[in-house]
Amino acid sequence: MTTPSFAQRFAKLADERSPFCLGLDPSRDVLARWNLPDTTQGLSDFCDRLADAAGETLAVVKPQSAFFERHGPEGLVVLQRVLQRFRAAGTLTLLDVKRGDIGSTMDAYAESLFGRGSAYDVDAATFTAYLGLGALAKTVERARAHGACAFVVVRSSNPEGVPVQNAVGGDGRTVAQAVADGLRELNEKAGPGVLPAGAVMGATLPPADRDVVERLGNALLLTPGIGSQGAGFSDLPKLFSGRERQVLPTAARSVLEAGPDVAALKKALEAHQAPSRAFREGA
Ligand SMILES: O=c1ccn([C@@H]2O[C@H](COP(=O)(O)O)[C@@H](O)[C@H]2O)c(=O)[nH]1
Repeated sequence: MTTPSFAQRFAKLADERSPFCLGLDPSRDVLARWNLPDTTQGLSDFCDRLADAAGETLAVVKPQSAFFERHGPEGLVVLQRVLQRFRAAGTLTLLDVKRGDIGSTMDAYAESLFGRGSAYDVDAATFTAYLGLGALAKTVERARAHGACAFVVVRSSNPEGVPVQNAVGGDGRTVAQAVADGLRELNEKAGPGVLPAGAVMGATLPPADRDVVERLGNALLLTPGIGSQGAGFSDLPKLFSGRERQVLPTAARSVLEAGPDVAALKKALEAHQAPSRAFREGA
């Protein structure tokens, strides 16, 4: 039996639950606001409260690795346990870790992320292509082999990304356009519907970036920037109309600010899941 792809598993969960992807960002600030210590115990309690609030309603969880790495190896042990807890609730795990290096090193990173018995065994992770999309080709292939997805930053949600991502190369394409074309080709190579190469496309981006969205073809689109970075769910159609079923709307702080009360977190989560569902359904 072939392993179902991340895209297939996401489609099912997004229809049954909602396409919303919850960012798990236990920063020093948010731990303090939740009256939790800035320790691995605080980290662990923070994640458990969110897992309690999410129950079996969440399609995708996206821990930001930096906030776990900050606590050293013990923080990564918490991360592994938390990934396992969300997995047990049927939630897909997407590690926001933005790996990017030469091909041989990427192979080692991919080995740590994807596949049974790997250190993290996540369903998806984020990557950057500054060392060339070619250096990520085997990572995408490993993701495909394990029914996972490699989300590569194409246009980030922060304004500082513009000079790099919109720089024009010798062939007249911007860096973002070239990365988008490359991701589409990797997905075409993987066969119809498999889609192991996803794209990070900020929800904060201007309508001019629609061209980049179109170049990505059927790739899944992870869209940070909703909530604390200023974009709203009502901004999604400007960039992504016609591509609704490909979008994973994602936010962290705008949900986390409702904590630490689990009932309040549940409410905040639903306040993000409902418009995500409506967008997916084209409502
Ligand atoms: O372009 C990007 C890529 C990744 N991120 C990450 O997403 C979350 C956003 O958190 P909010 O609290 O919803 O702003 C964070 O972990 C970023 O590192 C991004 O914001 N933009």
